[in-house]
Amino acid sequence: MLSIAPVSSVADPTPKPPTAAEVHIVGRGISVDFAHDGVVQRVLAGIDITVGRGSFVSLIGPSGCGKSTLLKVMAGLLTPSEGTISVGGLAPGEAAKRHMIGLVFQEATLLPWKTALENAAFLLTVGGRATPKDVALDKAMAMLRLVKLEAAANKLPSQLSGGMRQRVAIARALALDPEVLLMDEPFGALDAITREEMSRGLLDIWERTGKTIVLVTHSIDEAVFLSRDVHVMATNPARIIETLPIALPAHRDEETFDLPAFAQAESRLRHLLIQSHAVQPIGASSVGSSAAGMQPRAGERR
Ligand SMILES: Nc1ncnc2c1ncn2[C@@H]1O[C@H](COP(=O)(O)OP(=O)(O)OP(=O)(O)O)[C@@H](O)[C@H]1O
Repeated sequence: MLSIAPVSSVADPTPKPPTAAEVHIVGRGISVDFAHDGVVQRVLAGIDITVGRGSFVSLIGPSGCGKSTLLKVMAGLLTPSEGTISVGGLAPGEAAKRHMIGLVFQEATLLPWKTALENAAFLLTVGGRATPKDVALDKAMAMLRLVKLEAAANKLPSQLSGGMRQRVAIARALALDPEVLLMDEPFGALDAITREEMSRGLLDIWERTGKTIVLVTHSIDEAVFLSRDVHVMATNPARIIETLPIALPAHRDEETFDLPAFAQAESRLRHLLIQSHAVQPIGASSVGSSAAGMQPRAGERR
């Protein structure tokens, strides 16, 4: 069994690529319906997904197909209408309560009046399991170091670039020392080069900490470079049409982009994506009716 490195060990200079021997996230037959103006729309249909502990997987598919919805199910923010999901053997809501899940979204959503350090410490200082402030700030500083942002610890979000703000958001999620990091297009708003730098930084963090990472991305390059498996989704309703294992060396760096295997994986993924765009909807997406307005039947938590 792969043990999760404690916060104090993140400075280990020898990266150890994690293995995916143990199952960490298991979803079976996950469907999600949303109700809108009396019509029920099935957004996810019977999704089966398995993510190994310490693995790095991506979800990719047409815009609006349901990638974020699946991530919300994994995060415990949304209860599926049908099917089961567990994270580390627990219901995701329970796993989230126990700080086992960290979330990073496309927008960093930092508190503008708090410094980078205070923002990174924020989640540790709220809720039922609040950490004493000095301990929280120490942990947050260690995470800012990990994302190479310690020099900006005392800056306000308005004094940081988009990439730096996103690094604070990653540090904030990591400060909880979650087992699982769920990331929804975290680099979507950044320029290509910053995006590549952030990707390499994320891989470094993954290698050092052994977290299980699930990434939603629209970028073929990013999915191939970062992932061990890429789940390709089709739309209306969303289902996984293929899981593509990425046959690249465990340790990846700039030179990985030049490998023939990289180009092959990229080409295969591009073809799968074209296929996923062409997949016909399963019948009508409306599977019933409801008197409710725009609300998830599945019981969305915010
Ligand atoms: N709370 C909600 N109520 C009703 N419909 C919703 C809700 N959340 C998402 N949807 C619908 O579910 C579908 C999937 O949305 P989702 O955000 O999961 O897609 P996505 O693949 O992440 O999209 P993108 O790639 O554009 O970010 C869309 O049709 C969206 O309109």
